[in-house]
Amino acid sequence: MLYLIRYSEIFLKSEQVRRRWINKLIRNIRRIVGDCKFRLERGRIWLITDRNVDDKLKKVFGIVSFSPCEHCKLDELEDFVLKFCKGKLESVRTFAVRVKRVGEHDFTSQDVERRLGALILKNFPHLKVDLENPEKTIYVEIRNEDCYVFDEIIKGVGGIPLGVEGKLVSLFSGGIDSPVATWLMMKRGCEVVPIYFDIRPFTSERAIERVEKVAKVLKEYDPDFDVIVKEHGNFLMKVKDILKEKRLESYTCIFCKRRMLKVAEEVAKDVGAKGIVTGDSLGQVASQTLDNLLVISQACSIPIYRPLIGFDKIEIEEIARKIGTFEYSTIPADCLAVPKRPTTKADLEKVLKIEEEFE
Ligand SMILES: Nc1ncnc2c1ncn2[C@@H]1O[C@H](COP(=O)(O)OP(=O)(O)OP(=O)(O)O)[C@@H](O)[C@H]1O
Repeated sequence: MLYLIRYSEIFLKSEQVRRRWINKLIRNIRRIVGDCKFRLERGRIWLITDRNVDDKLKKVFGIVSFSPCEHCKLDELEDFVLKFCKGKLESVRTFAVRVKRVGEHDFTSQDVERRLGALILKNFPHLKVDLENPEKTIYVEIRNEDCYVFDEIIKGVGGIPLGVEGKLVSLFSGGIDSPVATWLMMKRGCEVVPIYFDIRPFTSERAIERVEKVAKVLKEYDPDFDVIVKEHGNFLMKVKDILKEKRLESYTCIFCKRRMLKVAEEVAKDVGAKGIVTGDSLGQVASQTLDNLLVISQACSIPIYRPLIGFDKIEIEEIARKIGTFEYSTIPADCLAVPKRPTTKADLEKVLKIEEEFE
């Protein structure tokens, strides 16, 4: 099969950056699609494969849209288009022909549209032309002496090629939010290393099942998406004891999140990542207030990226459904360490003092 692949944003870049991004995009397509061949032309990538890879191409960041297409030479275009239309136009009532052209020719794109339109009308007399809202559009791209014919423009995931912006780590719980946050940063060109903090016995075995299933979905977008698991239950157990003694149980989530960030910063150093992604959304749960986020954020010295900070829950769920994580993210896996009344106004000085003792 032959695919015409369209990408965006890349053409806004300088020649050097463009070359790097296209190379990355091609490498990423190969990693996801498997064995295939490429041909490059300005603004276009042609992919040649022996099978249908529609579902795989929908998982490649940087692809805006793609079309399975068929190739012919310019001098055989008319016969070829008629053959192409067989089986496609019988059940519709209106159609249009859209032609794009690159190269030196003694005709315009509109000339070809009119000629092919008339030919189709002659061969399918039940049809009417509708340029505004056709039931079927036949597309032709003429590139010098080569023509590409297709009738589908399939939407890609968009974004920019994974990896062109470097690496991040993410606090990846497997819940609804952090996988969406992680996916959004992947979409903007970041390779993301997910870290899951295993909080057993404060959660069930299902939490592990949940994170594994959700990670498997994101692995379809990046075959190297492998979760690093960090033991966190012992820390939580100790911190809960200390906080109970000090009657500061309401601070549990603050200490928990600060510790996660500190560990994530160490992992980031090890893997060469330049920041940490989290799924925080302002005001969503009691711990996600501006006061708390201020105190939590000061646990590490590298940037924290919170792409969902201004999103509503409904908007986040919509993305989770679209990318395929929602079904698994909703596997119940509550954290039993969360206090009855978590603080909404954490005090940094208090936190630092207790952390010092704790160390
Ligand atoms: N067990 C965990 N492992 C890794 N990261 C975690 C874990 N628990 C929480 N986080 C990180 O902390 C953020 C805030 O967590 P919190 O539990 O307050 O919110 P949440 O709405 O339940 O988030 P999520 O839906 O991502 O689980 C999460 O989005 C995630 O980035």
